Amino acid sequence: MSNSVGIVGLPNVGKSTLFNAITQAGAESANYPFCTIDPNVGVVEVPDERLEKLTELVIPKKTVPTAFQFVDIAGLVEGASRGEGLGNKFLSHIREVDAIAHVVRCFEDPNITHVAGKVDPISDIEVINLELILADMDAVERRIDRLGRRVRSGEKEAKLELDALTKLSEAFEADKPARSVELTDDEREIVRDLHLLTMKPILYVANVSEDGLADAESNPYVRQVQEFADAEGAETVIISAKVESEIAELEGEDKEMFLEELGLQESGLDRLIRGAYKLLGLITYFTAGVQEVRAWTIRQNTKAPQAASVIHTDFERGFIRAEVVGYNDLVVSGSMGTAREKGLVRLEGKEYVVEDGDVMHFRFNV
Ligand SMILES: Nc1ncnc2c1ncn2[C@@H]1O[C@H](COP(=O)(O)OP(=O)(O)OP(=O)(O)O)[C@@H](O)[C@H]1O
Repeated sequence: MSNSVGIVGLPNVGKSTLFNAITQAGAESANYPFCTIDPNVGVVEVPDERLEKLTELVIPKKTVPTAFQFVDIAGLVEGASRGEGLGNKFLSHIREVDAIAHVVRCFEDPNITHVAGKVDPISDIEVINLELILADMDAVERRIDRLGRRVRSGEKEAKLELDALTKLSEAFEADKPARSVELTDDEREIVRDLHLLTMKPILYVANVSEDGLADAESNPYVRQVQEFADAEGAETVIISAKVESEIAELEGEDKEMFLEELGLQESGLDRLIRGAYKLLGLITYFTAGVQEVRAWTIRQNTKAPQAASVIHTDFERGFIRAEVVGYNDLVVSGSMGTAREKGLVRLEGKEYVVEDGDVMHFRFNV
Protein backbone atom coordinates (compact mmCIF):
# COMPACT_ATOMS: atom_id res chain seq x y z
CA MET A 1 0.00 0.00 0.00
CA SER A 2 1.54 3.30 -0.96
CA ASN A 3 -0.05 6.05 1.06
CA SER A 4 1.55 9.32 0.17
CA VAL A 5 1.06 12.98 0.90
CA GLY A 6 2.41 15.58 -1.52
CA ILE A 7 3.92 18.77 -0.12
CA VAL A 8 2.96 21.73 -2.30
CA GLY A 9 3.24 25.50 -2.00
CA LEU A 10 4.61 28.53 -3.79
CA PRO A 11 8.39 29.02 -4.09
CA ASN A 12 10.20 30.17 -0.93
CA VAL A 13 7.43 29.28 1.52
CA GLY A 14 9.51 26.65 3.33
CA LYS A 15 8.71 23.37 1.52
CA SER A 16 12.32 22.21 1.17
CA THR A 17 13.09 23.16 4.77
CA LEU A 18 10.13 21.08 5.94
CA PHE A 19 10.97 18.22 3.60
CA ASN A 20 14.57 18.18 4.86
CA ALA A 21 13.27 17.91 8.42
CA ILE A 22 11.15 14.96 7.28
CA THR A 23 14.06 13.11 5.67
CA GLN A 24 16.38 13.90 8.62
CA ALA A 25 13.92 12.54 11.14
CA GLY A 26 12.79 9.95 8.66
CA ALA A 27 12.74 6.21 8.73
CA GLU A 28 14.86 3.69 6.86
CA SER A 29 12.80 2.99 3.77
CA ALA A 30 14.37 -0.49 3.70
CA ASN A 31 12.10 -1.43 6.64
CA TYR A 32 9.07 -0.54 4.57
CA PRO A 33 9.05 -2.39 1.27
CA PHE A 34 6.03 -0.44 0.00
CA CYS A 35 7.95 2.84 0.15
CA THR A 36 9.61 4.27 -2.92
CA ILE A 37 13.32 5.03 -2.85
CA ASP A 38 13.53 8.44 -4.44
CA PRO A 39 15.20 11.68 -3.34
CA ASN A 40 11.83 13.41 -3.44
CA VAL A 41 10.21 10.88 -1.15
CA GLY A 42 10.59 10.95 2.64
CA VAL A 43 9.36 8.06 4.75
CA VAL A 44 7.93 8.94 8.16
CA GLU A 45 7.03 6.65 11.03
CA VAL A 46 3.71 7.34 12.71
CA PRO A 47 4.24 8.25 16.38
CA ASP A 48 1.89 6.14 18.50
CA GLU A 49 1.98 5.90 22.31
CA ARG A 50 0.03 2.65 22.13
CA LEU A 51 2.95 0.97 20.41
CA GLU A 52 5.26 1.97 23.28
CA LYS A 53 2.79 0.63 25.83
CA LEU A 54 2.46 -2.68 23.97
CA THR A 55 6.25 -2.93 23.87
CA GLU A 56 6.36 -2.54 27.67
CA LEU A 57 3.77 -5.29 28.05
CA VAL A 58 5.15 -7.85 25.61
CA ILE A 59 8.90 -7.03 25.73
CA PRO A 60 9.49 -8.13 22.14
CA LYS A 61 12.85 -8.40 20.34
CA LYS A 62 11.82 -5.64 17.98
CA THR A 63 9.22 -2.88 17.69
CA VAL A 64 8.21 -1.55 14.29
CA PRO A 65 5.98 1.49 13.85
CA THR A 66 3.88 1.95 10.76
CA ALA A 67 4.91 4.44 8.09
CA PHE A 68 3.82 6.41 5.07
CA GLN A 69 5.51 8.81 2.69
CA PHE A 70 5.71 12.49 1.98
CA VAL A 71 6.59 13.59 -1.54
CA ASP A 72 8.32 16.91 -2.14
CA ILE A 73 6.55 18.49 -5.09
CA ALA A 74 8.63 21.52 -5.99
CA GLY A 75 8.08 23.86 -8.84
CA LEU A 76 4.54 25.14 -8.75
CA VAL A 77 4.30 28.71 -9.96
CA GLU A 78 1.48 30.84 -11.20
CA GLY A 79 0.61 29.63 -14.71
CA ALA A 80 1.63 25.98 -14.14
CA SER A 81 -1.63 24.76 -15.67
CA ARG A 82 -0.62 26.63 -18.85
CA GLY A 83 2.80 24.98 -18.76
CA GLU A 84 4.76 27.68 -16.86
CA GLY A 85 7.67 26.50 -14.70
CA LEU A 86 7.64 22.73 -14.49
CA GLY A 87 3.98 23.01 -15.42
CA ASN A 88 2.42 19.73 -16.37
CA LYS A 89 5.23 17.67 -14.90
CA PHE A 90 4.49 19.22 -11.53
CA LEU A 91 0.79 18.58 -11.89
CA SER A 92 1.33 14.93 -12.83
CA HIS A 93 3.31 14.45 -9.60
CA ILE A 94 0.34 15.72 -7.63
CA ARG A 95 -1.93 13.34 -9.51
CA GLU A 96 0.02 10.42 -8.05
CA VAL A 97 -0.32 11.33 -4.36
CA ASP A 98 -3.29 10.45 -2.16
CA ALA A 99 -3.54 13.72 -0.23
CA ILE A 100 -2.02 17.19 -0.21
CA ALA A 101 -0.19 19.19 2.48
CA HIS A 102 -0.20 22.80 1.34
CA VAL A 103 2.57 24.86 2.96
CA VAL A 104 1.70 28.52 3.41
CA ARG A 105 4.20 31.21 4.36
CA CYS A 106 3.19 32.95 7.60
CA PHE A 107 6.63 34.34 8.53
CA GLU A 108 8.08 37.74 7.70
CA ASP A 109 11.70 38.00 6.63
CA PRO A 110 12.84 40.88 4.44
CA ASN A 111 15.82 38.78 3.31
CA ILE A 112 13.67 36.02 1.88
CA THR A 113 11.94 37.07 -1.28
CA HIS A 114 8.26 36.42 -1.60
CA VAL A 115 7.25 35.64 -5.19
CA ALA A 116 4.33 38.07 -4.99
CA GLY A 117 6.33 40.77 -3.16
CA LYS A 118 4.53 40.48 0.18
CA VAL A 119 3.36 37.88 2.67
CA ASP A 120 -0.28 37.23 1.90
CA PRO A 121 -1.42 33.70 2.82
CA ILE A 122 -4.89 33.82 1.28
CA SER A 123 -3.64 35.12 -2.03
CA ASP A 124 -0.90 32.42 -1.99
CA ILE A 125 -3.43 29.68 -1.30
CA GLU A 126 -5.69 30.97 -4.04
CA VAL A 127 -2.88 31.06 -6.61
CA ILE A 128 -2.08 27.40 -6.02
CA ASN A 129 -5.69 26.30 -5.76
CA LEU A 130 -6.51 28.09 -8.99
CA GLU A 131 -3.73 26.25 -10.86
CA LEU A 132 -5.08 22.95 -9.60
CA ILE A 133 -8.64 23.92 -10.51
CA LEU A 134 -7.58 24.95 -14.03
CA ALA A 135 -5.81 21.64 -14.55
CA ASP A 136 -8.94 19.77 -13.40
CA MET A 137 -11.15 21.94 -15.58
CA ASP A 138 -9.04 21.00 -18.57
CA ALA A 139 -9.37 17.26 -17.78
CA VAL A 140 -13.14 17.53 -17.27
CA GLU A 141 -13.73 19.53 -20.44
CA ARG A 142 -11.76 17.08 -22.55
CA ARG A 143 -13.89 14.27 -21.14
CA ILE A 144 -17.10 16.20 -21.86
CA ASP A 145 -16.01 16.74 -25.48
CA ARG A 146 -15.37 13.04 -25.95
CA LEU A 147 -18.79 12.14 -24.50
CA GLY A 148 -20.71 14.29 -26.98
CA ARG A 149 -21.56 11.65 -29.55
CA ARG A 150 -22.56 9.01 -27.00
CA VAL A 151 -24.87 11.47 -25.25
CA ARG A 152 -26.50 12.49 -28.54
CA SER A 153 -27.16 8.86 -29.38
CA GLY A 154 -29.09 8.64 -26.11
CA GLU A 155 -26.74 6.35 -24.16
CA LYS A 156 -27.92 6.35 -20.55
CA GLU A 157 -24.53 5.89 -18.90
CA ALA A 158 -23.04 8.70 -20.95
CA LYS A 159 -25.82 11.00 -19.75
CA LEU A 160 -25.10 10.10 -16.11
CA GLU A 161 -21.42 10.82 -16.66
CA LEU A 162 -22.20 14.12 -18.34
CA ASP A 163 -24.32 15.19 -15.37
CA ALA A 164 -21.47 14.51 -12.97
CA LEU A 165 -18.94 16.28 -15.17
CA THR A 166 -21.24 19.28 -15.56
CA LYS A 167 -21.57 19.64 -11.78
CA LEU A 168 -17.77 19.65 -11.52
CA SER A 169 -17.33 22.05 -14.38
CA GLU A 170 -19.76 24.52 -12.79
CA ALA A 171 -17.83 24.38 -9.52
CA PHE A 172 -14.55 25.04 -11.36
CA GLU A 173 -16.10 28.04 -13.12
CA ALA A 174 -16.83 29.44 -9.64
CA ASP A 175 -13.19 28.74 -8.56
CA LYS A 176 -14.38 25.94 -6.26
CA PRO A 177 -12.47 22.65 -5.87
CA ALA A 178 -13.94 19.26 -6.85
CA ARG A 179 -14.03 18.15 -3.22
CA SER A 180 -16.67 20.83 -2.53
CA VAL A 181 -19.09 19.25 -5.05
CA GLU A 182 -21.77 16.92 -3.76
CA LEU A 183 -21.67 13.78 -5.87
CA THR A 184 -23.61 10.54 -5.47
CA ASP A 185 -21.59 7.35 -4.92
CA ASP A 186 -22.21 6.39 -8.56
CA GLU A 187 -21.03 9.75 -9.81
CA ARG A 188 -17.96 9.60 -7.61
CA GLU A 189 -17.13 6.20 -9.09
CA ILE A 190 -17.56 7.50 -12.65
CA VAL A 191 -15.12 10.39 -12.19
CA ARG A 192 -12.60 8.45 -10.09
CA ASP A 193 -10.31 7.65 -13.01
CA LEU A 194 -9.86 11.34 -13.77
CA HIS A 195 -7.73 11.53 -10.58
CA LEU A 196 -8.80 15.11 -10.07
CA LEU A 197 -6.25 17.15 -8.14
CA THR A 198 -8.83 19.16 -6.25
CA MET A 199 -10.70 16.02 -5.18
CA LYS A 200 -7.78 14.96 -3.00
CA PRO A 201 -8.08 15.66 0.71
CA ILE A 202 -5.98 18.64 1.80
CA LEU A 203 -4.51 20.13 4.94
CA TYR A 204 -2.85 23.49 5.33
CA VAL A 205 0.55 23.90 6.98
CA ALA A 206 1.01 27.41 8.39
CA ASN A 207 4.76 27.99 8.47
CA VAL A 208 5.63 30.54 11.18
CA SER A 209 8.96 31.99 12.32
CA GLU A 210 10.81 30.58 15.30
CA ASP A 211 9.91 33.65 17.39
CA GLY A 212 6.31 33.43 16.33
CA LEU A 213 5.89 29.84 17.46
CA ALA A 214 4.93 30.63 21.06
CA ASP A 215 1.95 32.85 20.22
CA ALA A 216 1.22 31.54 16.74
CA GLU A 217 -2.53 31.57 17.38
CA SER A 218 -2.45 35.37 17.51
CA ASN A 219 -0.46 35.67 14.27
CA PRO A 220 -2.92 37.30 11.84
CA TYR A 221 -1.51 35.30 8.90
CA VAL A 222 -2.14 32.05 10.78
CA ARG A 223 -5.66 33.16 11.60
CA GLN A 224 -6.34 33.86 7.94
CA VAL A 225 -5.16 30.38 6.99
CA GLN A 226 -7.26 28.82 9.74
CA GLU A 227 -10.38 30.68 8.64
CA PHE A 228 -9.83 29.67 5.04
CA ALA A 229 -9.27 26.04 6.02
CA ASP A 230 -12.27 25.99 8.38
CA ALA A 231 -14.53 27.25 5.60
CA GLU A 232 -13.37 24.28 3.48
CA GLY A 233 -13.69 21.83 6.37
CA ALA A 234 -9.90 21.30 6.24
CA GLU A 235 -7.38 21.11 9.09
CA THR A 236 -4.50 23.52 9.72
CA VAL A 237 -1.21 22.45 11.29
CA ILE A 238 0.98 25.27 12.64
CA ILE A 239 4.70 24.60 12.48
CA SER A 240 7.97 26.40 12.06
CA ALA A 241 9.80 24.53 9.30
CA LYS A 242 13.05 26.16 10.41
CA VAL A 243 12.63 24.91 13.99
CA GLU A 244 11.59 21.47 12.74
CA SER A 245 14.79 21.17 10.76
CA GLU A 246 16.72 21.90 13.99
CA ILE A 247 14.64 19.44 16.05
CA ALA A 248 15.14 16.74 13.43
CA GLU A 249 18.89 16.83 14.03
CA LEU A 250 18.42 15.95 17.70
CA GLU A 251 17.53 12.68 19.36
CA GLY A 252 16.47 11.35 22.76
CA GLU A 253 17.05 13.63 25.74
CA ASP A 254 18.51 16.46 23.66
CA LYS A 255 15.34 16.53 21.62
CA GLU A 256 13.12 16.50 24.70
CA MET A 257 15.11 19.33 26.31
CA PHE A 258 14.87 21.43 23.17
CA LEU A 259 11.12 20.88 22.92
CA GLU A 260 10.76 21.82 26.59
CA GLU A 261 12.69 25.04 26.02
CA LEU A 262 10.29 25.86 23.21
CA GLY A 263 7.34 25.02 25.46
CA LEU A 264 6.20 22.22 23.15
CA GLN A 265 4.82 18.79 24.08
CA GLU A 266 5.83 17.24 20.79
CA SER A 267 7.43 18.32 17.54
CA GLY A 268 5.37 20.03 14.86
CA LEU A 269 6.45 17.26 12.55
CA ASP A 270 4.76 14.67 14.76
CA ARG A 271 1.57 16.74 14.69
CA LEU A 272 1.83 17.03 10.92
CA ILE A 273 2.39 13.28 10.54
CA ARG A 274 -0.64 12.51 12.69
CA GLY A 275 -2.76 15.06 10.81
CA ALA A 276 -1.71 13.63 7.46
CA TYR A 277 -2.40 10.06 8.58
CA LYS A 278 -5.92 11.05 9.54
CA LEU A 279 -6.33 12.96 6.30
CA LEU A 280 -5.50 9.82 4.34
CA GLY A 281 -8.36 8.05 6.16
CA LEU A 282 -6.00 5.54 7.75
CA ILE A 283 -6.20 3.56 10.98
CA THR A 284 -3.77 1.30 12.82
CA TYR A 285 -4.00 -2.22 14.10
CA PHE A 286 -1.26 -4.07 15.96
CA THR A 287 0.37 -7.48 16.05
CA ALA A 288 2.06 -8.25 19.34
CA GLY A 289 4.35 -11.26 19.61
CA VAL A 290 7.64 -11.82 21.42
CA GLN A 291 9.53 -11.58 18.13
CA GLU A 292 7.95 -8.33 17.11
CA VAL A 293 5.40 -5.77 18.19
CA ARG A 294 4.26 -3.92 15.13
CA ALA A 295 1.77 -1.32 13.94
CA TRP A 296 0.05 -1.83 10.58
CA THR A 297 -1.84 0.64 8.45
CA ILE A 298 -5.21 0.02 6.82
CA ARG A 299 -8.03 2.16 5.50
CA GLN A 300 -11.09 2.64 7.68
CA ASN A 301 -13.76 -0.04 7.14
CA THR A 302 -11.33 -2.76 6.07
CA LYS A 303 -12.41 -6.35 6.75
CA ALA A 304 -10.12 -8.81 8.54
CA PRO A 305 -8.78 -10.76 5.51
CA GLN A 306 -7.86 -7.57 3.63
CA ALA A 307 -6.31 -6.16 6.81
CA ALA A 308 -4.24 -9.35 7.04
CA SER A 309 -3.02 -8.91 3.47
CA VAL A 310 -0.88 -5.90 4.42
CA ILE A 311 1.26 -8.35 6.41
CA HIS A 312 1.34 -10.98 3.67
CA THR A 313 -0.97 -11.85 0.77
CA ASP A 314 -0.97 -15.49 2.00
CA PHE A 315 -2.72 -14.28 5.14
CA GLU A 316 -5.60 -13.07 3.02
CA ARG A 317 -5.64 -16.03 0.63
CA GLY A 318 -5.64 -18.64 3.40
CA PHE A 319 -7.53 -16.60 6.01
CA ILE A 320 -9.37 -18.79 8.54
CA ARG A 321 -10.11 -16.39 11.38
CA ALA A 322 -8.58 -13.72 13.56
CA GLU A 323 -8.07 -13.54 17.30
CA VAL A 324 -8.81 -9.97 18.30
CA VAL A 325 -8.46 -7.98 21.50
CA GLY A 326 -9.02 -4.25 21.75
CA TYR A 327 -5.95 -2.25 22.78
CA ASN A 328 -7.57 -0.95 25.98
CA ASP A 329 -8.80 -4.41 26.98
CA LEU A 330 -5.29 -5.80 26.57
CA VAL A 331 -3.66 -2.99 28.54
CA VAL A 332 -6.18 -3.27 31.40
CA SER A 333 -5.61 -7.05 31.48
CA GLY A 334 -1.84 -6.66 31.58
CA SER A 335 -1.16 -9.68 29.38
CA MET A 336 -2.62 -11.67 26.51
CA GLY A 337 -3.11 -14.64 28.88
CA THR A 338 -5.20 -12.64 31.36
CA ALA A 339 -7.18 -11.02 28.54
CA ARG A 340 -7.99 -14.53 27.29
CA GLU A 341 -9.02 -15.73 30.77
CA LYS A 342 -11.32 -12.74 31.10
CA GLY A 343 -12.94 -13.62 27.77
CA LEU A 344 -11.76 -10.37 26.16
CA VAL A 345 -10.09 -12.10 23.21
CA ARG A 346 -12.65 -12.64 20.44
CA LEU A 347 -12.58 -14.96 17.47
CA GLU A 348 -13.66 -13.07 14.36
CA GLY A 349 -14.36 -14.22 10.81
CA LYS A 350 -14.08 -12.90 7.27
CA GLU A 351 -16.74 -10.23 7.68
CA TYR A 352 -15.18 -8.59 10.73
CA VAL A 353 -14.41 -4.90 10.18
CA VAL A 354 -11.11 -4.11 11.88
CA GLU A 355 -11.11 -1.20 14.33
CA ASP A 356 -8.39 1.28 15.15
CA GLY A 357 -6.29 -0.16 17.99
CA ASP A 358 -7.27 -3.81 17.52
CA VAL A 359 -4.51 -6.23 18.48
CA MET A 360 -4.78 -9.07 15.97
CA HIS A 361 -3.50 -12.58 15.51
CA PHE A 362 -4.38 -14.22 12.20
CA ARG A 363 -4.96 -17.94 11.65
CA PHE A 364 -4.45 -18.98 8.08
CA ASN A 365 -3.83 -22.01 5.95
CA VAL A 366 -2.29 -22.02 2.47
N1 LIG B 1 9.51 29.10 9.55
C1 LIG B 1 10.49 29.80 8.97
N2 LIG B 1 10.98 30.91 9.53
C2 LIG B 1 11.96 31.60 8.94
N3 LIG B 1 12.55 31.27 7.77
C3 LIG B 1 12.09 30.17 7.17
C4 LIG B 1 11.05 29.37 7.72
N4 LIG B 1 10.81 28.34 6.90
C5 LIG B 1 11.66 28.47 5.87
N5 LIG B 1 12.44 29.56 6.03
C6 LIG B 1 13.47 30.08 5.11
O1 LIG B 1 12.84 30.48 3.92
C7 LIG B 1 13.69 30.24 2.81
C8 LIG B 1 12.93 29.47 1.75
O2 LIG B 1 12.65 28.19 2.27
P1 LIG B 1 12.65 26.88 1.34
O3 LIG B 1 13.86 26.85 0.49
O4 LIG B 1 12.40 25.74 2.24
O5 LIG B 1 11.39 27.22 0.45
P2 LIG B 1 10.72 26.36 -0.71
O6 LIG B 1 9.28 26.53 -0.53
O7 LIG B 1 11.27 24.99 -0.71
O8 LIG B 1 11.19 27.13 -1.99
P3 LIG B 1 11.43 26.57 -3.48
O9 LIG B 1 10.12 26.04 -3.96
O10 LIG B 1 11.85 27.81 -4.21
O11 LIG B 1 12.51 25.55 -3.39
C9 LIG B 1 14.91 29.53 3.33
O12 LIG B 1 15.92 30.49 3.51
C10 LIG B 1 14.46 29.01 4.69
O13 LIG B 1 15.51 28.91 5.60
